[in-house]
Amino acid sequence: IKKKKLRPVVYSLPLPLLRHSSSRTFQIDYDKDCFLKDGELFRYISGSIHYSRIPQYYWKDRLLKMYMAGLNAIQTYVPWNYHEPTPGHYNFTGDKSLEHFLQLCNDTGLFVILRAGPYICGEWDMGGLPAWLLQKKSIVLRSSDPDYLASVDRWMSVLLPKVKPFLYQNNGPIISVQVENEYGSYFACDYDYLRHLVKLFRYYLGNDVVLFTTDGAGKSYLKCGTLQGLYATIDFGPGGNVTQLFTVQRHAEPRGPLVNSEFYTGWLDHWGQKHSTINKAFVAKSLDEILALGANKNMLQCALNEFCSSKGANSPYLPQVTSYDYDAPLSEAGDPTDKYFAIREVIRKYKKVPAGPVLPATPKFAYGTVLVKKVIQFYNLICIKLCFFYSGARYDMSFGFMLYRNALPRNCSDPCPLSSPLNGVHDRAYVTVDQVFQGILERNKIISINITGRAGAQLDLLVENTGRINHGKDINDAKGLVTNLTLASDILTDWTIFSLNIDEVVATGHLNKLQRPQSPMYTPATTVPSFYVGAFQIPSGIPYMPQDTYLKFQGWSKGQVWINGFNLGRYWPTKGPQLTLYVPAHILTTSVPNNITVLELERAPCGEELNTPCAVEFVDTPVHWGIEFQSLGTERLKARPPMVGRLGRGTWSRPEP
Ligand SMILES: CCCC/N=C1\SC[C@@H]2[C@H](O)[C@H](O)[C@@H](O)CN12
Repeated sequence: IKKKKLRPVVYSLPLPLLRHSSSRTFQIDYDKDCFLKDGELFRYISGSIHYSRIPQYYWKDRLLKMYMAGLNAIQTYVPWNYHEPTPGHYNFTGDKSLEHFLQLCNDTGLFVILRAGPYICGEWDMGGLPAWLLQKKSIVLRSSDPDYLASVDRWMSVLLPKVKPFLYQNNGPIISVQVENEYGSYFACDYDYLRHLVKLFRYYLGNDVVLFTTDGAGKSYLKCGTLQGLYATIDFGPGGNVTQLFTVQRHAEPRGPLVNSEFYTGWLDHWGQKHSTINKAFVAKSLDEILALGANKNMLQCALNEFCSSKGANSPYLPQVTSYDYDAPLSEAGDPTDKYFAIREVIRKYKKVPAGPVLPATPKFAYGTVLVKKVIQFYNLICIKLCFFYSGARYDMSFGFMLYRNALPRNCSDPCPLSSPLNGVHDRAYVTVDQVFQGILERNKIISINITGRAGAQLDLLVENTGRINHGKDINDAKGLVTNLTLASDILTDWTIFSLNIDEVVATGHLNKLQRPQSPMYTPATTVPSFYVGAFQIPSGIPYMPQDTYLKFQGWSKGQVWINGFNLGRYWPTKGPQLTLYVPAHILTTSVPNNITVLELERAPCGEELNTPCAVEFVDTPVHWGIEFQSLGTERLKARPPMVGRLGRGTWSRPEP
């Protein structure tokens, strides 16, 4: 087949058929302990970028900045639940267009190391596995459980044929494909599962592509995470003895290239914990040591954002923040940081770094304060014109909220304890009686509150999913009321359950048309989950407008926000450390007013009884390390001292298998 050089294409056209070219090869040389690309020694220095966390609008910008850093490859995860939100329904369009992303990598001159799952971890909801797998209560995820494997087979029969044309051997950018992720850290240790995956990947991708695994740098991890036919690689952060750490890989791969598949240039953040940072000099020193060994490596290079609601959580239950800043070399807005340039200088010692200016930080604009007004309490949403809540839905919703409604079975004129003895509120429940706020039940934190109300009064629990555990044995993380609640000595049963896809509600624009409170029950109380709406005009005719910006919720408590129907994610300034939300320019417009919709779940800093207007503020600099004390103003937590001598494992250590 005549070899065709890929030409940049107009993406509205179907992607050019990438033909298999027999001359292109990418292999492992076990004699020379290296990779060979077309028979020549090849070492990759790659950076992680998650297409699923960046709008397609900015993919090229980020990839170019990664190329200019001197990287020759990128690494990316494929989150299964991002593409198959409901069983048998697939989405690879727009921001989910994996093929477009791969084509852009190819056009930018970056090879791709594809981490195809099915499980990925990645601080992504349930580690990328779709929540609908939990409809089988007894399912054993990441194992040879027949129901799990049947879903994996169907998913891979869709994904892998899309991947194959982009393999290096077929003139594409993909030089290797990872199977599963850190399987050695998982309790199942099911070699039949790994063997099944190898067969599956080989069936669809052929025998030429390099397949590999990644595990923590510990022999105990490699025991269950590796398999004959999958090249074993490891991950570790800065601060360790790199020579010694690579001897762990040698335990599984006595010959072949040294590979660190995850060199942590930063670390993740949880709500309520301090922002994680790793000192740039510390990173540069370890990077230098790794490259001096001739090792291949991938580092988390491009911070990202988590729009919509795909954030994960860790166990014991700790939800992760909206921003995936990770103290990465490229910020969540794609801005090169000092760490980026420090890394670029280390890479320059080992390979040619593209000349020319590095793309600058994108301009940010502080659009200022925008007034918002309260238009409706959450509970009144159940049926207004369009019935947004629907009862009897699958109780284990994928994302968002569910409303559990009941009648008080007894008189609680004197307070009664409403409890979740088995910690079954997953994850936060906002409790009202006849729409008077009673308090919050929170997984692992608050499992009992006192409530008051007459017998027969309407008891509502608005239950919020704040992210599924994405690592370890607890990833079967169903949401809603997963165990019974008791009221005093009564077990509460016969709940009426409503599900609500708030993105749909907001997308209708209906809330923005509401001119005044919608219910005689409307109370100015600022402690009932409520929607606030506002609009702001960005003047047209100004060059380079609109620009990126950050949204700040001074004095607000916790909620979600949408701009022009785009779900920007969760804000939680009373927990921190993230106090601003990144707003990419492409969701803004100058042609019409921009709509903003806020769902405040706890307490807004405004309203009639506070005699203060409700407002949010667009600023031009992010804050990732603060906490908003109610009416005490913003106080910045002292940023964590650099993690010296740690393996970049953050505030909790890798659990032993
Ligand atoms: C102690 C950590 C064990 C879990 N592994 C983690 S936590 C942060 C990172 C990312 O999730 C990454 O996606 C994992 O592969 C490795 N890792």
